[in-house]
Amino acid sequence: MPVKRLLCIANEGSAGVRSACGELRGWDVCTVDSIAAARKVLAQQHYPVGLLLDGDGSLEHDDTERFLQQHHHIRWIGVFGPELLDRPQLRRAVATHLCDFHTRPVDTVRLHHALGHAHGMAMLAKSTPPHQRQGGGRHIDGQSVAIRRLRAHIDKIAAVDAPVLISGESGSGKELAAKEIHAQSPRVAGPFIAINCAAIPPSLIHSELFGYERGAFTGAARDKPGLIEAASGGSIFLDEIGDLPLDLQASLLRFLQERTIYRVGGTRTVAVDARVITATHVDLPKAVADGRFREDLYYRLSVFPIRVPPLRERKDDLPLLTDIIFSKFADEKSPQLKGVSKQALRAMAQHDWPGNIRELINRMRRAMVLAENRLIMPEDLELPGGDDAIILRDGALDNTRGSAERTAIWNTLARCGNNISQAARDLGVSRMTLYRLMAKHSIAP
Ligand SMILES: Nc1ncnc2c1ncn2[C@@H]1O[C@H](COP(=O)(O)OP(=O)(O)OP(=O)(O)O)[C@@H](O)[C@H]1O
Repeated sequence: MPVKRLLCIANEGSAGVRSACGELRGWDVCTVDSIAAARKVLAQQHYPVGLLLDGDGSLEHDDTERFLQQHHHIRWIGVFGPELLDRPQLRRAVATHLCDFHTRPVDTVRLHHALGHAHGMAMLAKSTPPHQRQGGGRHIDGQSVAIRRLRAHIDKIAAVDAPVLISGESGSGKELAAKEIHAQSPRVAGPFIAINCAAIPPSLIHSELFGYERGAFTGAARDKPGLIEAASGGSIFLDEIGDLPLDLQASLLRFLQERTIYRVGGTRTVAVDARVITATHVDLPKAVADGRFREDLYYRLSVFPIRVPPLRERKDDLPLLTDIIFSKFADEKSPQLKGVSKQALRAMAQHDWPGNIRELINRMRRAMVLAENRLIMPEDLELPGGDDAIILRDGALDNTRGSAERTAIWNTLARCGNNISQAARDLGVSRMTLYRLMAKHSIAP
């Protein structure tokens, strides 16, 4: 029979409560005497069930409530003196965070039954087949060999509580892969917090990630936990990790080593139990060689490196993904549109998809709104013909030139995430020229 693990928090005044609980036979119990000690234990080890023995009403303290909020994936059961339940804040905390509570004198049979039940429910949630958890769906669609391999890889590493580094081109599905890792992991009931390191100004990123203490800077009127703390009990996804400033790389490394953080302006450490998943579309070993990324952090983060393949390496999935996108955005399409033509599917198979799935979604959505026939044609997707031979007719050279120009602009915009300055630079034209060409080809900014 597997060992049932229980974390018991027994505060100073709880000796009477503790003795009233009887012997917990069949349980592997870890007993700590404070919330701070419990935080340390949980930073190292997962417990499915928690028992709070409260002799003096410490559950009323804000720190305890915050702790229970952060560790909501644990099934908590409380034991109190009956007089404590007259206190409104404690009643609220019990109702919000506990799955059961008992008052003295304790009915030990009932308490042991409740603990066993809580453990059973926790195991049930954990052993539910991964694809049936969280709304029943997997995040990553596709049946190609590359995607099946990726999913099998994710299933294996999801169960292990170590950092993961996801690499892949822009728009290939790195964030989706991170969500899938979280969804398949024992942390599924905890939060999944995603943050794009490149999108937050360097002046804010420290306090966003690590939080701050009251008075840390002008305007810091009260303590604020950061995103890493908010991910406690779950996973934090740091996208574009290559853009993390060097001083924060040091703080992140400290967190990975010690499982504790310092808030900005804080002098005490805060223990945090969050799995770190990172992603990058840049070559991190090169960033390490150039001195832009700490080598020690790179090795810490890449315990499990995984690569999301670009769409061009899994073109077998195009018909399925196209179907999924067609159904998903069906509300936006014109009523006469019934599907995607064979020519369009052929054209898609010939395209290289530099913007990956994001580009596919953008092209499909646009085609679904603008197509004038019953089926989406290659030109609706702004893709060249999809035929093997190009038949030259009157004015064909002009048409071909125009079509190539339109495709180049479209591809570049997709690759640059619609950043006009970047796209103009890549195409070797001025921003004004790019705007003019976009107007000529009816490409919306
Ligand atoms: N296999 C897939 N099945 C269905 N949708 C997908 C798949 N892969 C990616 N997507 C969708 O494509 C879009 C881009 O995916 P995502 O944001 O995960 O890419 P990314 O690699 O993190 O991009 P970036 O590098 O720009 O952050 C999202 O809308 C996502 O839902």
